[in-house]
Amino acid sequence: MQLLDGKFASEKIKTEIAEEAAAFLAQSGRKPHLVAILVGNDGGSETYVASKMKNCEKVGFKSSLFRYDNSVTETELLAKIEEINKDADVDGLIVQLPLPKHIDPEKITETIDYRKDVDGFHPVNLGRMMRNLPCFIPATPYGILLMLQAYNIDTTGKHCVVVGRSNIVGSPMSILMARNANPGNCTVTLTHSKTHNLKEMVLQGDIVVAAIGRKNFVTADMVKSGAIIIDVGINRETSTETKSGFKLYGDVDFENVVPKVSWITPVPGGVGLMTIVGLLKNTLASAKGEIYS
Ligand SMILES: NC(=O)C1=CN([C@@H]2O[C@H](COP(=O)(O)OP(=O)(O)OC[C@H]3O[C@@H](n4cnc5c(N)ncnc54)[C@H](OP(=O)(O)O)[C@@H]3O)[C@@H](O)[C@H]2O)C=CC1
Ligand SMILES: Nc1nc(=O)c2c([nH]1)NC[C@@H]1CN(c3ccc(C(=O)N[C@@H](CCC(=O)O)C(=O)O)cc3)C=[N+]21
Repeated sequence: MQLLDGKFASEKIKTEIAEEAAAFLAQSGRKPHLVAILVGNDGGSETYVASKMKNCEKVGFKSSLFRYDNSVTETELLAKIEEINKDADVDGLIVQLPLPKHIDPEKITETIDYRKDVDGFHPVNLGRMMRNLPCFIPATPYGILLMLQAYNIDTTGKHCVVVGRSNIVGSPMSILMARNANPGNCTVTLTHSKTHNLKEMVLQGDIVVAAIGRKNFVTADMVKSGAIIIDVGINRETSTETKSGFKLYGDVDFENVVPKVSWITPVPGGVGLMTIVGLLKNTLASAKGEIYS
């Protein structure tokens, strides 16, 4: 078994991003600028947004955070998005999910200018991705592709089984792995909670992407010998063992799956770190006008 180490891969790519950001600053007199909107005080969301902001500073980007409490109205949020859309100093805008129930995530997503949608959730970006056109690729699937690339893993011709069909992870991942590109060129099976014989499906995967949101969901008896395992899950449990008071678990029963597989991403230290790199890459590409000029 070999580890797909998110720390190693992300640090290497961040060094490249920092160099490009410095060149962009020298040439344009400004830094790539990412804006995040955070509603409420969910512990996980706080951590991820803080990490996104910290990583922006690390690679020489400007970052701004707008915080609202749970009582914010949809109208207020939409007005803020419109304001940021118009701000020529902003290259990327993300609204951290999940949002409180009284706010429609579809409306939020569609109001973000697709040219600043570095999360890649806007229908224009998803549609362009389907057609293999330049677009912002959703950060987590993008991060997974970057991870496979960093380890020179050839995915061509392999059977990729994705578990979970969310808009932000499973669905875009299935499209990307089926595209005529490398990483890509896979035969893809997309599975979800209504799938019959899930175990038999997952057993066929040369590559398994687990994005369910349940600790230890993918067990050793479900994976083919020598498979490549991408564990997207982040399941937080309170713990007395750690300083932070909680512990993270993936969707894969890591300990028991490890002996059977060729490559596997750990949690923490895997896909999560690559997601941030995906977001930084999209923000830089936006600043440079590489996707939409
Ligand atoms: N590392 C990272 O950067 C990121 C990690 N995550 C983590 O990844 C996990 C998944 O996130 P996300 O995609 O947003 O989750 P969602 O809750 O949106 O989607 C979960 C998917 O899993 C499917 N599912 C649930 N139960 C089963 C089951 N018993 N059998 C088969 N499929 C099932 C659901 O099926 P159905 O559609 O039928 O309901 C759904 O498609 C979470 O732990 C999340 O925290 C998410 C984003 C980024
Ligand atoms: N608009 C939007 N865009 C997102 O990209 C988005 C979102 N909403 N909502 C929630 C999910 C989740 N997500 C993660 C990002 C980083 C880590 C990450 O850095 N994880 C570290 C550890 C973090 C920790 O210690 O808690 C790791 O896995 O090693 C995890 C998860 C982005 N998401």
